[in-house]
Amino acid sequence: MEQKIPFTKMHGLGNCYIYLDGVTRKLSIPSFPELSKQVSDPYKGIGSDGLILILPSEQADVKMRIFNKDGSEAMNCGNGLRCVAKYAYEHQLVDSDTFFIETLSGNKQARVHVIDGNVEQVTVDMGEPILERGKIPVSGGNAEESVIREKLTVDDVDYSFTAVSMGNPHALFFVDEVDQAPIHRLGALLADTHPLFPNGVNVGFVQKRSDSEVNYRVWERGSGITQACGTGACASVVASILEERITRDVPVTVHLEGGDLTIEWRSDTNHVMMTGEAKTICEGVFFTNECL
Ligand SMILES: N[C@@H](CCC[C@H](N)C(=O)O)C(=O)O
Repeated sequence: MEQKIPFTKMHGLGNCYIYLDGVTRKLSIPSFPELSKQVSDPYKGIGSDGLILILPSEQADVKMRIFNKDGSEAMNCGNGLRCVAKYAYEHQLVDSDTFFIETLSGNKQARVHVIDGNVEQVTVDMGEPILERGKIPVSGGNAEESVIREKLTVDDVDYSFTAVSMGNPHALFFVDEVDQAPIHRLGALLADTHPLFPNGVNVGFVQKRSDSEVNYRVWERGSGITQACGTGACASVVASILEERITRDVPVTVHLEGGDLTIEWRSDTNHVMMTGEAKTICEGVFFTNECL
């Protein structure tokens, strides 16, 4: 049966999602994975990297659920968290500039930076990175050890990667120049079906520019190449520190295709802090396909 669903389209550095407000209205949708595929389609839908639900929470102020373009559900989304924070604050779903957002990977504290009544920047405490092989997960090896500079050979070419989970899994490859990185080759091969990554992986390429700056490009699990990935930006800084390319406790500017994020992995808390923009693109009503 066709439904008419009010939506807001938002982006963080060009990583755009269709946001549904399930706090102020009830969402009676039989399949969110199917809806995510429909809205993400740029020709028969709206066009996006996926679907994000803003829901009531029993343990935090609001709850976020994120579905990739292919309908798969992810445990976390950095750009999504900043946009949910902006939406929640501007629609008075919360009554303070600092509040908690529940995700499938735990509660994250968000703080909105308000200028002239608008939320221009958002800082999110992304929590501790997960570094144990078995928890990321990466198959083989010792499940309790970290995965740093691990060798991987693809079609007779040797690569090395470091793996980090920010609630969702990331493999980081360091390159001299991100624009020359084998993003299509390794992204398509590793992201969704490679046996080394039983839950799939977000495939990132990192180029060090200075002691406080990196370039980062990503092929996301479930969505392909996107202009930015917040959890990936966090993982790129953690991996840079694990590989001893940059030092800890320095705010690092991560240059993504769609703009910049500031990321800091703090040694006092072991938490990763992310600061960056969140933008509203448009609002509207989506007419679902009948198969939903
Ligand atoms: N773009 C997101 C991450 C979205 C989920 C990811 N594709 C996954 O499947 O883990 C971000 O900003 O973090």
